[in-house]
Amino acid sequence: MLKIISGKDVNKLDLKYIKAKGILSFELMEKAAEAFCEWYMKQFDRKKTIAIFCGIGNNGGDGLAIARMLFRQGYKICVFLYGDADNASSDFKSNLRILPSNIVTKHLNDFDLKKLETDIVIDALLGVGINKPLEGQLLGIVQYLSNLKAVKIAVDVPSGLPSDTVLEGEAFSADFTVSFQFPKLSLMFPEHGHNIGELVILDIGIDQSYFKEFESKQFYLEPEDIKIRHKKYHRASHKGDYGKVMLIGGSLGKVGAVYMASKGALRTGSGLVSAFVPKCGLNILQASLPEVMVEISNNEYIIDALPENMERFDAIGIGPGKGTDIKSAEVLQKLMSRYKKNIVIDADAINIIAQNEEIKDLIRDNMILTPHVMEFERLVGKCIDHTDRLKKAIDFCAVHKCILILKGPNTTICMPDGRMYFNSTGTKYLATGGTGDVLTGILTSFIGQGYSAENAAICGVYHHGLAGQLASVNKLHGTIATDIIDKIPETFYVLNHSAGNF
Ligand SMILES: NC(=O)C1=CN([C@@H]2O[C@H](COP(=O)(O)OP(=O)(O)OC[C@H]3O[C@@H](n4cnc5c(N)ncnc54)[C@H](O)[C@@H]3O)[C@@H](O)[C@H]2O)[C@@H](O)CC1
Ligand SMILES: Nc1ncnc2c1ncn2[C@@H]1O[C@H](COP(=O)(O)OP(=O)(O)O)[C@@H](O)[C@H]1O
Ligand SMILES: [K+]
Repeated sequence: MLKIISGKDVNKLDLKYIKAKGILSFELMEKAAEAFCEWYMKQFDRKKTIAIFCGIGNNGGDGLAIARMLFRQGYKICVFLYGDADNASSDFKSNLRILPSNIVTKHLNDFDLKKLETDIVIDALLGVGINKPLEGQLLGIVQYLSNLKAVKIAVDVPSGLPSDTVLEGEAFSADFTVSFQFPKLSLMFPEHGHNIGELVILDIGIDQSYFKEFESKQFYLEPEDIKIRHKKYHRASHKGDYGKVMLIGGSLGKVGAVYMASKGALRTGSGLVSAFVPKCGLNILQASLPEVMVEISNNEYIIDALPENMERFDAIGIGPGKGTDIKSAEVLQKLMSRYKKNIVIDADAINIIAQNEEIKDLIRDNMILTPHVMEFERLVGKCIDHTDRLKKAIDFCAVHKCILILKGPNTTICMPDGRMYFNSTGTKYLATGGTGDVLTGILTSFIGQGYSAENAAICGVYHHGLAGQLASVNKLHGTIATDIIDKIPETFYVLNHSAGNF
């Protein structure tokens, strides 16, 4: 996994690395530019015209190096400079000196942006060195470029975006943000979704040993983190080895939620999956999902009791489609106080907890809560922004000793000791009803298979996001939750047969 360190430490990290390797900072910049160009050349053909906007810091230095390299590969480049080159960073100056003279280079003071025609904009105006919100001419440039009809790519961070905090004012709006070595924290914030576009993280060779001295409990998941957590099964494994789990939920008109959670558990590899639903769910589930064993509550429409002998199950997931009526709340309370193994708590079960302090006090270290942002704010109160939300998530886990999965782009797994894992898989196409129910099924399944709650959370969130990516390749906005379930098995295949991030 990649440690996420603060923007102010990036410079120290670079220095440490170049000193240890005996190379120049210029050479590290070359590596960053090479990595960018390698990615760029896989995405775009040579016919497209490229305008590269460079500030006078090292982000601008990256931009100049990218311009040189792409130009040499036959791409059509025009460079636009902003700022006084006399005050530029030394690596910027070195790159400017060796910029091929036949690249058209203009200064933004002498150029009317309205005349700009380009297919691609590469933003290398400002990187993590930003020290105040954008203003004046630079703000105008960024605003103009953000609204341009072109493919927009930000180098390291969209210019104007602070690396660790929520944006004040405005920043560049990119279609792609290509960041080096690790994602800066602010790239994980939902507030910045329209600034970041698709996020790409490129390895520039600074391995994790160089990150050791930098304090951070925040990490970005990589495929290897999942693979090493996968349990191995042998040829004589039997269904008991793959766990016996139960999904509790459903109410009149919302039995589908339990269907999706149960099928999600089956597709993740559970040996035996049971569902506990109100009577109205019996026929629906039996007919639509014969692999699932169905037990029912006495009430026709809501869950008003718990299954007998709950300790039969290795893990229980509760919440999808459950409803928040008083009977249902009592059932949740009983489950949380009596069941000693792991419980995954989602959806309406979270909403019940949010309304009832007594039930909230029952949250313990065997529980995983999976709120989306709105559910989370019902639990802890309104948050000012994502920085505040993450802080409150950590406080919540510290108090209750539970794991909290804050869902959204880069879903964040928060641990009681303050560690946070940001997911690297997922897609905006997951934003459709029922996908959270699928996640509940996946998490419950992993725990049932003997994964620790922490490993289940890490693997579950990652596989779920990857299934979303695979399911949406051709379906895009038409992707639905059941498509994602069908892709879960493929996530194991893809993960085991490829290297690098997805
Ligand atoms: N390990 C890494 O992540 C690497 C990062 N590199 C690049 O180096 C960049 C950081 O370089 P720098 O530290 O030079 O930072 P920047 O390139 O962001 O430039 C900072 C400069 O901009 C000025 N400035 C800051 N805020 C401003 C504002 N609001 N309006 C106008 N001017 C402003 C500052 O006075 C300073 O001169 C990274 O973002 C990345 O692009 C690569 O070159 C090498 C490896
Ligand atoms: N823009 C997005 N990018 C990535 N993942 C997303 C996005 N929007 C939603 N998701 C994911 O989709 C799932 C939605 O869960 P949830 O809101 O509980 O849906 P539901 O209640 O309909 O099942 C979560 O796993 C979340 O992380
Ligand atoms: K930038």
